[in-house]
Amino acid sequence: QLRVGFYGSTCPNVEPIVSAVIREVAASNQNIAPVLLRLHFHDCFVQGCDGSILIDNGDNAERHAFGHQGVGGFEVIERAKAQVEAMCPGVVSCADIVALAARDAVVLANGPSYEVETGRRDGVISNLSLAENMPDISDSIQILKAKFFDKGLSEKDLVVLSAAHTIGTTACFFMTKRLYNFFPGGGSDPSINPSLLPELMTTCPQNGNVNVRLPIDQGSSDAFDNQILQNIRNGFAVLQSDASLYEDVVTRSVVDSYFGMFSPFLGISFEADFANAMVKMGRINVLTGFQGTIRRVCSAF
Ligand code: HEM
Ligand SMILES: [Ca+2]
Ligand SMILES: [Ca+2]
Repeated sequence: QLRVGFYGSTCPNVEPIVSAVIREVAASNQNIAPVLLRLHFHDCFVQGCDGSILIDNGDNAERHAFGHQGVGGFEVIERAKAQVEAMCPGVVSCADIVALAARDAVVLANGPSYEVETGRRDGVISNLSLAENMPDISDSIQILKAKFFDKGLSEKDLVVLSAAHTIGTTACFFMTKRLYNFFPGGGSDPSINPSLLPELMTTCPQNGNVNVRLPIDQGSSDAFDNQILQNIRNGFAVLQSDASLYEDVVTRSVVDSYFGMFSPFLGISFEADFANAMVKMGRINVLTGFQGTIRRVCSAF
């Protein structure tokens, strides 16, 4: 079973070691926090939180799947793993390092800290086709809900975890359909606020460079805050999947719950809910006990 402090006696310094590596990398790479947070999500949603996305064994490796487009941070995990191995060889799983790194990333962006359960084991399968069911930006809200339900996550988890988009950037690659080809005949998504649309079109012109990046949380992409939820309410969502959270009565009411007149008095806090949802996501289909293995190098079985 997963538990906080699983390595308490076998590798007591694992958490400070991982945190130190993340901080060191962050000193020269400002984008690393969102990248590491996203990596944990993409690991957990395919074959569970088992480090499957880290395997790099050829063209058919899971990490090359279309649904993992833009995912990174592999070198950072490998670097942390090498330092952990030097201290406690063969003890700590790569899957746990990914989970710890995601928490450290949230903290770096001034988000909530939370205790990470550990004890995950590393998976022994990596296959491109297994990532076919990753949530996609053009999925309808019904499909997004179904994909989260399938992992034991609720509508509230869908909203709160999507709000991880409070930090980070997207490539124009993910914007072109929403901006220029939303309808069969072309055109842009009418749910985009008219005062945001020109700016998005300028950054991501039609037939322009799809690798150009733009902030996902307009005006607050470096800070871990609830601005992303405010933006979703106001038609300032950048990603189509975020915008669609406001189309469904249930997910819309979750978004709105953070802005109700009495929300502060009811103790409704996005930060606290996010921390809880991350713990929940970190439990998806985990391997424990004698299942799976502990890899020596995260990219290889
Ligand atoms: C609901 C389904 C989701 C969809 C369709 C989705 C889609 C995307 C897309 C298309 C990007 C831009 C990637 C790029 O261009 O590099 C992105 C970025 C990001 N996503 Fe999600 N996402 C979803 C849920 C989540 C969840 C649950 C988390 C974490 C808990 C997350 C964390 C992030 C972060 C932090 C970034 C910024 C990455 C960076 O700056 O490099 N996303 N997401
Ligand atoms: Ca996985
Ligand atoms: Ca933000």
